[in-house]
Amino acid sequence: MFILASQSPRRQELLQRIVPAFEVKPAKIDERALPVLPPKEYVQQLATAKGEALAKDYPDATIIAADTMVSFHDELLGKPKDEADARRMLQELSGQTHQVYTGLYVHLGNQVVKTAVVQTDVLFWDLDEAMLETYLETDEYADKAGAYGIQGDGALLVKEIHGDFYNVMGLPISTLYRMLTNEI
Ligand SMILES: Cc1cn([C@H]2C[C@H](O)[C@@H](COP(=O)(O)OP(=O)(O)OP(=O)(O)O)O2)c(=O)[nH]c1=O
Repeated sequence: MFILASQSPRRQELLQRIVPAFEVKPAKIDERALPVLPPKEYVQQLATAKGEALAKDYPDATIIAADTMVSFHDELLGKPKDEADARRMLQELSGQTHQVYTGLYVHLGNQVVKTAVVQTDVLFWDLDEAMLETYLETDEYADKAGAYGIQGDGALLVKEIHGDFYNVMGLPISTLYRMLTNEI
């Protein structure tokens, strides 16, 4: 049995491209209970916490968990608290390159676990006030790390990326595929 330990509709959409059938069981963890670490370690810690929360109850299942964070000058940008927080984040990211990290945790059953962190560098256009306000009106920012969704209207903010596009969406499926087929 495959389990996706995520409530993210984007992760469900992306996983369907490589795993035809799976169950969705969001992991209930208190992210605030975990120490803040440097970005790569932090997303790995969160993905692992989500996956382990499910592995206890489903020891024989293949469990997939992930966590995505935006990092800018080593500041972690998670989901914005509100519109003002989203505006602050996007103003910070305007005209600059930031990193998007997704931590992966794969429990292959019988305590066999694989982990990985995938990084994508994203360069934003210079965002003028009109562009910012237009984007914020979409409310797309609300459940997205870094207050933007590259797969949606957020595409208009992005000038260049270097790395996996799907990693920015929240599930680097080319890496995950190779973890599941034992290529890595
Ligand atoms: C940067 C970026 C993030 N995101 C999303 C991916 C994740 O769903 C979300 C980061 O929050 P996460 O805490 O990684 O995930 P989640 O809370 O959505 O779901 P779960 O913890 O149950 O797995 O931001 C996009 O959809 N597009 C983007 O461009």
